[in-house]
Amino acid sequence: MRLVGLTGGIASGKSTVSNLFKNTSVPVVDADVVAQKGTGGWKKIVKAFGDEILLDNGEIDRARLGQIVFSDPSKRQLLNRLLAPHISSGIFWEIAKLWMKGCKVIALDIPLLFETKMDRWTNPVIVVWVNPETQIERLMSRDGCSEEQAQNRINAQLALDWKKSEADIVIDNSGSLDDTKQQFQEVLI
Ligand SMILES: CC(C)(COP(=O)(O)OP(=O)(O)OC[C@H]1O[C@@H](n2cnc3c(N)ncnc32)[C@H](O)[C@@H]1O)[C@@H](O)C(=O)NCCC(=O)NCCS
Ligand SMILES: Nc1ncnc2c1ncn2[C@@H]1O[C@H](COP(=O)(O)OP(=O)(O)OP(=O)(O)O)[C@@H](O)[C@H]1O
Repeated sequence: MRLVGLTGGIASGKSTVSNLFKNTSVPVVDADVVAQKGTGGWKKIVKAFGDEILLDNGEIDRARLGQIVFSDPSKRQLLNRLLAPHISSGIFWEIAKLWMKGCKVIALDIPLLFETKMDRWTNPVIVVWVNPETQIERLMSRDGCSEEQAQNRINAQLALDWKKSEADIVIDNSGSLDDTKQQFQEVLI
C-alpha cells in the first residue's frame, strides 16, 4: 500500500488539490475528523478551553478557538498536544478501513505533515506551494482577517519554502486554477 502525503502552508491550496483527487481512484483521508461533538478530541478541547469555545449546538466554535490559539503560541501548543494522539489514531483507522476495502494508494491530506513528523509514513510527499504575497492575500480574503492575523497563522507553521525544499513533488498554486489542474494531471501520470 502506498500513502501519498499532501501538505502545504495555510491557504496555499491544499484543499483545492485535495478536491482534485476526488475525480481520481485515489481516496483522501484528512486530519479533520477529531473535533466533532462528543469525540475524545472534543472532550479534551472543552476541558482545556472551557464551554465558551462551544457554539449553541455544542460543536466547537472553530473561528473562536482559532483566534485563541493563533494569537498565543502556548495555547496552540496545548491544543496540539491534546489533539495529536486523536489525529494520528483517527487517520490510522481511516487508512485501515480503506486498506480492508482493497485500496492500494491513499492520499493523506495533513496540514501539519512535517510538523507532526507524519511525513515518515508517506511517500511521495506533495507540497502545495504558493508565493508569499499570494498566500497572505488569499488567506486574508478567504478568512476575512487582518494582515497581522494572517501573518500570525503563517508563522504558526514551518516555513512553506522549507516544506518545498523537502518535497518529492511540488505543485505551484500561485497561478490560475487551470494551471494547478494541469500540474496535478502531470503528477498522476
Ligand atoms: C485551530 C482550529 C480550531 C481552526 O479551525 P478552522 O476551521 O478555522 O481552520 P482549519 O481547521 O480548516 O485549519 C486551517 C489551517 O490552519 C492551519 N492550522 C490548523 N491547526 C493548526 C495548528 N495547530 N498549528 C498551526 N497551524 C494550524 C493549517 O494550515 C490548516 O490547514 C483547527 O484547525 C484545529 O482544531 N486545529 C488543531 C488540530 C490540528 O492541529 N490540525 C492540523 C492537523 S495536522
Ligand atoms: N489557483 C487559485 N487561484 C485563485 N484562488 C485560489 C487558487 N487556489 C486556491 N484559491 C483560493 O485560496 C484560498 C485557499 O485555498 P485552499 O482553501 O485550497 O487552501 P488550503 O491550503 O487548503 O488552506 P487551509 O490549510 O487554510 O485550509 C481559498 O479561498 C481558495 O478558493
